[in-house]
Amino acid sequence: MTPAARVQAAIELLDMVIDGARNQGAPADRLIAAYFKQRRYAGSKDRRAVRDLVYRAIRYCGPIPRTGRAAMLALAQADEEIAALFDGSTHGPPAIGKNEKPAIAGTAPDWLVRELDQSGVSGEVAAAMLGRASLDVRVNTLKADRDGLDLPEPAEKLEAPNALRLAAGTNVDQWDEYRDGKIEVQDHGSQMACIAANARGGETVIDLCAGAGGKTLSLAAAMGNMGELIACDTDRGRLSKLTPRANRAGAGMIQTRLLDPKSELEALEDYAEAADLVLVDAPCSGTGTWRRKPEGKWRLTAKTLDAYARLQDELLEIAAKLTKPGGRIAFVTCSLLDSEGTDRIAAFLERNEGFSAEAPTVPLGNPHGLGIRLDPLRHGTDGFFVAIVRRA
Ligand SMILES: C[S@@+](CC[C@H](N)C(=O)[O-])C[C@H]1O[C@@H](n2cnc3c(N)ncnc32)[C@H](O)[C@@H]1O
Repeated sequence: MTPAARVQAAIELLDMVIDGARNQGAPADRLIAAYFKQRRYAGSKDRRAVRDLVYRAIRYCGPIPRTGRAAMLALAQADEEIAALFDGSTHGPPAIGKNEKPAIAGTAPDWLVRELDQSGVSGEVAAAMLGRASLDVRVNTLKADRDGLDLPEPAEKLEAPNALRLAAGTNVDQWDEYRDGKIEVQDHGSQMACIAANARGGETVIDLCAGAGGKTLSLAAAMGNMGELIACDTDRGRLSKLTPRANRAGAGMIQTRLLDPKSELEALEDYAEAADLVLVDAPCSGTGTWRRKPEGKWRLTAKTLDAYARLQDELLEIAAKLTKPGGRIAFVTCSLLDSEGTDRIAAFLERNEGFSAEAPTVPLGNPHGLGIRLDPLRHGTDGFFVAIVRRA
């Protein structure tokens, strides 16, 4: 593909990404994969270049652009080399018209910028939400230790005791250490959230929103595979991915339980007021993960954000009923919005007098409201809010 043809391909893909964002269609990475599946003539360099252009344009534009061309024109305004590729060549984009309007640059749509601002996220901190994510792994202490591990590529030791950072794009899933369950891919911020939860061997722990088990595996390692660890989710597909991961990690203690939305407690009746720890890694807007999925800023609506807050309240209420006297709830969202963070804990404490917030003990993170917050700029992690509430 010529450089101009790559720009045109990126424009076509951006049209699909915009449509997907407006209509809750497929995410950008899936659209890009499908696009190239039908265009076998594109080589790996072409794919990489087009992908890079698409993500640069998504990161660059604040409000959702009218078209893919408008998004790319915005990028062209800031980059002469891209502007020069609007040359009208056979497979390239038509030349830029005099009255053509580029999309508007910025972090996110205006309403979301205001929400972030009200949550204390602006300027450099907000901009860093759209930076590039690192590749972090957690050394699985059930099978290895960080100091004794000899990985094929150099790795930086991070503050979390089992965390290592590798060059972005490293194919760790091809490594023996990964196949043998000695390392798991887990963002440093997610590892911090698990440290804050402070699961200990012999405890009864419920991971209420376990998904495919990223944090469950971390809890199992912290517990030394001793005690009870029940991983729950309402999504059968996600939860079914946990068992093979747990087998690889040697985390035999993990039990899984599929829940029905709205009758979660029925499936957990035998654990009423029995848990030392309930982890609520709640569904959220994912504003903290825009480094990985920048088009998330275009997919979110005020209505969806409100629905997440209601679901987070419901999940905290369920967790309260599972927590034993003296036990604790760890509430985690990968969001930097207070409406999915400290506000939810404040509302929970209003409804539940028998609980009080505790400062999470972690080597990284800034106190924020009733918990701590991690962000890409100050901590080099995905954005997270983490709070601990203890039952009297
Ligand atoms: C943030 S994700 C969990 C990520 C996971 N803990 C990890 O570390 O990889 C939130 C999960 O909550 C699940 N979920 C949504 N509604 C739920 C409900 N009512 N009860 C339990 N889980 C629910 C979703 O299916 C999703 O897997």
